Amino acid sequence: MKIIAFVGMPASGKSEASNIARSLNIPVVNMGDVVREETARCGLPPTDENIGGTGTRLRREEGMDAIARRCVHKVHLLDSPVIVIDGTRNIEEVNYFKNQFGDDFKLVAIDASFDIRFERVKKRARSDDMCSTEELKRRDEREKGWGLDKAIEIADITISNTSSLEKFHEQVKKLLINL
Ligand SMILES: Nc1ncnc2c1ncn2[C@@H]1O[C@H](COP(=O)(O)OP(=O)(O)OP(=O)(O)O)[C@@H](O)[C@H]1O
Repeated sequence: MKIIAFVGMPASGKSEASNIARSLNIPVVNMGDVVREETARCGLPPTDENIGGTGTRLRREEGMDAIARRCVHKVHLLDSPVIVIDGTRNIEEVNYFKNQFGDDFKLVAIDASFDIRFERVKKRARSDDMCSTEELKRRDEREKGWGLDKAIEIADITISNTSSLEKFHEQVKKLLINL
């Protein structure tokens, strides 16, 4: 079983990469879903505040790899030669996955410049999206504060997502098929 986790700065293309995996029938374990399920288990409505608060509480009470541990449990329930984990944000999570899966775990960084990411954010217009370069900088800094840049640094493979969406799909498909 091969486990792939995508990491990258905000709007670098991680969700896009996970969707490509889904289109190839590769199961995707979403770390955000794990937090949403935990929020529901505590009987809390799924508001942004409750989901964010649950994630913070889990990491505070159980350690920075709290969500990674729940993901590994889900991975073991799946029967597939390749599984993607979506939403890794810190080095402790990466280290936990490396310990659990050894050489079967591959960390894939998706790289795109600040300006390219900002252009894509403007087009994406998701409800939590940043409207100015200052906001994207703040989001970048917040995620770096969680250790995202250190996780990116130790990736096994880096994919550059700086040209067309078609080219990116091609690169990700090639990587997933080769694994
Ligand atoms: N090569 C590309 N060309 C054009 N648009 C792209 C390309 N790659 C990604 N996009 C678009 O850019 C936006 C950001 O990508 P995506 O949502 O996958 O980023 P993400 O890394 O998951 O972001 P976040 O960390 O903020 O959730 C999306 O609307 C996506 O469709």
